[in-house]
Amino acid sequence: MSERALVTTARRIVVKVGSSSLTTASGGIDPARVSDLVDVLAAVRGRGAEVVLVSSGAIAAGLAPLRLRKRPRGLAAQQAAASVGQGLLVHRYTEELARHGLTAGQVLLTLDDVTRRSHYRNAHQTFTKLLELGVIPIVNENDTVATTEIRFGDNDRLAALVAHLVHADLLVLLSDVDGLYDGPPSRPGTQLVPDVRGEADLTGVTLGSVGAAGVGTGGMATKVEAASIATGSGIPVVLTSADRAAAAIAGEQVGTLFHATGKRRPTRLLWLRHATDGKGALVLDHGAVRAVVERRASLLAAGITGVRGDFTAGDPVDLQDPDGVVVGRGLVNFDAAEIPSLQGRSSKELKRELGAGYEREVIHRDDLVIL
Ligand SMILES: Nc1ncnc2c1ncn2[C@@H]1O[C@H](COP(=O)(O)OP(=O)(O)O)[C@@H](O)[C@H]1O
Ligand SMILES: N[C@@H](CCC(=O)OP(=O)(O)O)C(=O)O
Repeated sequence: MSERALVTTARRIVVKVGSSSLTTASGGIDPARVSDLVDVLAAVRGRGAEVVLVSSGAIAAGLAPLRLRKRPRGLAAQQAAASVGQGLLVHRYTEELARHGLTAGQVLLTLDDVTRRSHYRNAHQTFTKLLELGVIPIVNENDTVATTEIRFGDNDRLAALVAHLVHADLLVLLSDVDGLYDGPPSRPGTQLVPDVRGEADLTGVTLGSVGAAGVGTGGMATKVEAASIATGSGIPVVLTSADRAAAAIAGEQVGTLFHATGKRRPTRLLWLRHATDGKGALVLDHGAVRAVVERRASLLAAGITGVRGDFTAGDPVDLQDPDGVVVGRGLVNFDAAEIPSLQGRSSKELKRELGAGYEREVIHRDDLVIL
């Protein structure tokens, strides 16, 4: 079977579409583009595969109703635009999917939520149930409540993480450019890169910023990063333009195919590694660094020498070695304020003085990634 034909055998596909592929030249959501995209999603369903759509465009869709001519700079204005636009966007998808007898379900995620074990489980169950019911989940970041996400978050990375969360076997990234080029396509003479089999194929490729429409975020760099997250955990990625989505999904030689390079790893840890920043840090002594990094042990209070920042139990925190180098990230079981009274002390001592609840690890090894 040719490598492209693999695309046609995918049973669960995550499709991500960028704002730049959904907007008109004057800025609003283009109903014709939404309609064309939905035709492609319906075709995928028609061949018996499941599909999850990660759609950007909430901010772009909110511009016209708020009489804004371009994407506002201020966070509050972006959140307001997203609030107005998200409903309109999902309404468009709902109407278009109904033409094909299909049902849309809105899923708004914050990255922070999904790293917490209980929330992660909920998100996983929600997707599973929606797909079981034949619904097409339409995913976006919860821009109206997310703060840093709206500025730095990008749906390319979100799509890669969702692909992993739902155990997809293909991720399709749709943009306003028909694939990865060896430099920003506005530069004359740049060439399409048809296949990326690993890091080596990216040497000599210049990743520029957003396209001419100016409505996207992140440009090509976030797409290549997303592709690397997905391929590194066994999910191949096709990057092309929304116009060529049908051809790409039919296995035709369009766009760029990023080949799978790695194997599946636990999803929640993937989120922890790629989607969070430490809310604070724990400083470890040399023995604890060795235990955690080399022996993959849980972090106990005895090996902690300091605490930085303010966090609560369940938050992601960085683990620093005595020189301040970040060696890992994990979900902490205590609040920052509790750490000083625990650090440097053995679990037995803590149990005797403070009770059985304090015998637990500060970070369990199942909640820990080494960076
Ligand atoms: N090496 C490259 N190959 C292809 N496109 C590139 C490259 N470098 C920069 N770009 C730009 O990235 C843009 C797509 O990113 P972006 O505007 O964030 O889109 P989206 O809204 O789809 O996420 C393209 O329009 C293109 O101009
Ligand atoms: N969540 C935002 C879009 C964020 C984003 O990554 O945009 P894009 O680069 O167009 O995929 C919105 O819906 O407007």
